[in-house]
Amino acid sequence: MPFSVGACHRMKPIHIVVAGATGRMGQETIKMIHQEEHLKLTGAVARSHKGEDVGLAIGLNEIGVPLTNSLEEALDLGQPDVMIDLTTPEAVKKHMELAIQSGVRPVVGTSGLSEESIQELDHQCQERELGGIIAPNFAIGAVLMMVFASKAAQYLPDVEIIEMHHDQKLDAPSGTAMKTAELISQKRDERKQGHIDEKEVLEGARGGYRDGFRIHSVRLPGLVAHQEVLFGGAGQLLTLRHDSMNRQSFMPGVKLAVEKVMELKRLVYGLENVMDL
Ligand SMILES: NC(=O)C1=CN([C@@H]2O[C@H](COP(=O)(O)OP(=O)(O)OC[C@H]3O[C@@H](n4cnc5c(N)ncnc54)[C@H](OP(=O)(O)O)[C@@H]3O)[C@@H](O)[C@H]2O)C=CC1
Ligand SMILES: O=C(O)C1=N[C@H](C(=O)O)C[C@H](O)C1
Repeated sequence: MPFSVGACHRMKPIHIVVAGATGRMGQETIKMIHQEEHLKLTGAVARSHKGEDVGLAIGLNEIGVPLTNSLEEALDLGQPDVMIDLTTPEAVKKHMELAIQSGVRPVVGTSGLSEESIQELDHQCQERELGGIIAPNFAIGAVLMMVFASKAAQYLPDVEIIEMHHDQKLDAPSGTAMKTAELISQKRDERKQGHIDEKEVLEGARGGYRDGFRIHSVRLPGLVAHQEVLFGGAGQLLTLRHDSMNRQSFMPGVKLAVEKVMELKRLVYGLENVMDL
């Protein structure tokens, strides 16, 4: 079982529709679903492509699943248990609302949802006692980095985050950096970092400000997804770093989320909430 995290046992089939099927993450996810006996793809959604060639490339034609540009159509056709969303910050909220209204559990990797939207969507899930997971990062190592960062912040409260991604990424800072910041902020009070008279000679040089610390975003071809969380203390520096070298790195977390969401009755933000940590 290539994508297992922890013990594996016979499970009931879970039927899944993937939104963002033709994207970098969508294609990798469909590959993972094809490899897992208990996961069944019932629908695949993209924005523009409806062609035979794309369907062929991601193995849809072989299993008779159409590639559609309407999530509603895919939800009606396939009767899925779970909708995995790997699209864009613009599309994700509407997709989640459509899924929730149809009683389909959202598992979301798409970044860029506001805290307010997450609260609204949780309310919608709770009203229907429906599970949902938003995972800012599906890579298990990245989840550990975030949890370790929240622990470190209790003892080393001076911190900065540097996140580095491929240059096709739409949002900055990354969802992972925002979630890391949220976890850190829960463990330390807002405090002034750096020199009291510090001035930016070049606008943006000190990065984005959140709860008293800075987040820096790097975008370059060649990168996939990387983050460093730096904690400084007198005479010492702690660096927590995670690197995703490829998108396979996210798949054990996607599989875990799809399995765990079946047991939930509300929307959970962060994979750490369904892991035994
Ligand atoms: N949580 C995690 O661990 C990870 C999260 N991500 C996040 O996942 C998202 C996708 O990333 P990535 O795969 O690199 O992006 P891509 O640009 O490669 O893929 C985006 C996909 O979304 C589709 N899409 C865009 N708009 C719509 C729409 N309105 N309706 C239906 N489908 C739509 C695109 O279709 P078309 O090609 O037709 O435009 C494409 O299939 C991003 O938000 C990224 O930040 C990425 C990696 C890991
Ligand atoms: O766009 C990406 O690629 C990624 N997006 C997520 C984020 O915004 O944190 C997760 C991962 O970093 C890859």
